[in-house]
Amino acid sequence: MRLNELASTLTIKHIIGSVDIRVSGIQTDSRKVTEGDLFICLPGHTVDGHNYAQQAMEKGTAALVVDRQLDIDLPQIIVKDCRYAMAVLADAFFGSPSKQMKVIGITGTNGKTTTAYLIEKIMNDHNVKTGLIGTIQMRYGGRTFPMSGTTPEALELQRSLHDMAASGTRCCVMEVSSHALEQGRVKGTDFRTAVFTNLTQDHLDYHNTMDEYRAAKGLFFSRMGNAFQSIQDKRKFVVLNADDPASAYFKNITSAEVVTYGLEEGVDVRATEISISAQGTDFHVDSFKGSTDIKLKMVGKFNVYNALGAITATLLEGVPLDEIKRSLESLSGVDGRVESVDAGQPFAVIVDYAHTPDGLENVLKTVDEFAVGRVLTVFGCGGDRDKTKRPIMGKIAAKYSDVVFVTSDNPRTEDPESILKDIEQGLIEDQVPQEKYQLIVDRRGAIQKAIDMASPEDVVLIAGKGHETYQLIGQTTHDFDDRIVAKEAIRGIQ
Ligand SMILES: CC(=O)N[C@H]1[C@@H](OP(=O)(O)OP(=O)(O)OC[C@H]2O[C@@H](n3ccc(=O)[nH]c3=O)[C@H](O)[C@@H]2O)O[C@H](CO)[C@@H](O)[C@@H]1O[C@H](C)C(=O)N[C@@H](C)C(=O)N[C@H](CCC(=O)O)C(=O)O
Ligand SMILES: Nc1ncnc2c1ncn2[C@@H]1O[C@H](COP(=O)(O)OP(=O)(O)OP(=O)(O)O)[C@@H](O)[C@H]1O
Ligand SMILES: N[C@H](CCC[C@H](N)C(=O)O)C(=O)O
Ligand SMILES: [Mg+2]
Repeated sequence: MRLNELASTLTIKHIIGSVDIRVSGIQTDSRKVTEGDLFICLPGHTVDGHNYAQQAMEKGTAALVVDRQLDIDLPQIIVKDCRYAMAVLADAFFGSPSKQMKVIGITGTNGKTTTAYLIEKIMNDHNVKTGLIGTIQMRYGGRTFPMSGTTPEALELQRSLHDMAASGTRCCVMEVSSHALEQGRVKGTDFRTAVFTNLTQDHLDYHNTMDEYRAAKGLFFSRMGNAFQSIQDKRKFVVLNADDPASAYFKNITSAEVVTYGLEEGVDVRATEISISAQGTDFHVDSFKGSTDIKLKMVGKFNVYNALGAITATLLEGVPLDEIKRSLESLSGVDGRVESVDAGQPFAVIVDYAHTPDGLENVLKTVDEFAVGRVLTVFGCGGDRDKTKRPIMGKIAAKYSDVVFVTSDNPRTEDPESILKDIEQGLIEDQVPQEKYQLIVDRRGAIQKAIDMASPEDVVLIAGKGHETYQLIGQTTHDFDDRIVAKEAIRGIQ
């Protein structure tokens, strides 16, 4: 693409040198630059991309996007905000792919991945080729790609949406994290629908306060507009969980059409008669497109909320309720979400991705409902992440479990032992007796201990890592999969 054509999409800019050249691609990481690329210098949280412009030039970059003139002999486009420019340029370079598909985004502290999987399943069953972008993977057209986070940077995102559209994908369901919203990763993406799951404590290392965290999530809804579009296909929807207090705030800051779901009266899509067993969750749903009974194979009241979010978003795409029911009932579950590990042992072992106070409380309440024997919980908290959630999660684990094994969950660059101590602080504050918990830094050792201690009819809950297949210690990524480690531990006692 010609750079002058690309640059014309930026309203305010100052150009140094000639941009009447061709650029073969766009990069924000100097290490990935190839001959003829446009290099956008992003001011990062740890380093400044402007410091890598020289390296990018050595690798053959054709021109730079910068927020100040650099002493480098290359054409430069000077903009006020490089991140904003990146979103605009990526959208233009890849041919506005989000406009060629229905993009359904999901934000919220918990339930994004699960809700995304449900929507993907319903839409694909309805014969609308649907792609998925989220924590576990990106997939479309029968292909899967690994993800390093939940929501890609604007550049990667537009590239992926372009590839999806080119492969015939007509709908994309994606998770939108609060980091992504705050960093403008989804700017330039034209969303059809924005779904909200819930807002509870997480990421306070990054957002500082719950108000700031809510404001970051709010960016998703405030950018949705166009409610009075006369063409049905171009309308925009905001789907809110009316049982979460943050929804009242989001409702006020959007100009898109608001559609609500929840368990209380007065919502557009409502679940009643919820019944939960170890085999699944049944409920009745009343919606603006009829009523039905649904039998989910997934357990937990929280999954009723995830199902309601998915039902609402897909009803808005015109999928009939009886088709939605069939799709939801045929899905056995999502990788690493309340996933049973069965190696022939006489007790239950469940691996779950709960890594926030609310997530942990929800999964433990569910486990408590169907556990006949004791509940033994293995969990930890991530390093270089919200420290304030650690003692809270300690308290929750002790409240709902008979025995707690506090262990490591991606300590990253922090001292693993001190993370365990932060969690223990909550146990001490709640005067949890010492015989009720153990601190075991080595996660494999903690899982083994819990399994050694389990008696028939007990439940061992291993929380926090779910689908993850690694343990991040320092800068090193070690192979680690709770499901495999649990099976090995079970075999060890057989
Ligand atoms: C806090 C945060 O979100 N950081 C993200 C951010 O990093 P950063 O601002 O520190 O970037 P940086 O390393 O300072 O680099 C600045 C610029 O210099 C460039 N650079 C750097 C080095 C070099 O040699 N050459 C070069 O060009 C980089 O490519 C970048 O463009 O931009 C990077 C590039 O896009 C991201 O990889 C990085 O995510 C880090 C890995 C991360 O851990 N993010 C997590 C917290 C996150 O975003 N998580 C959410 C999910 C949370 C949830 O679902 O609960 C997510 O959306 O994934
Ligand atoms: N609607 C919900 N409300 C509360 N907790 C939930 C809900 N859905 C799932 N959970 C719990 O949170 C965990 C993570 O669920 P899921 O992966 O769907 O959330 P997520 O929002 O995608 O998380 P992440 O921010 O890490 O991407 C689950 O394993 C479960 O314990
Ligand atoms: N997407 C979340 C997941 C956390 C999962 C937990 N296993 C951890 O590493 O803290 C994050 O990156 O904060
Ligand atoms: Mg997720």
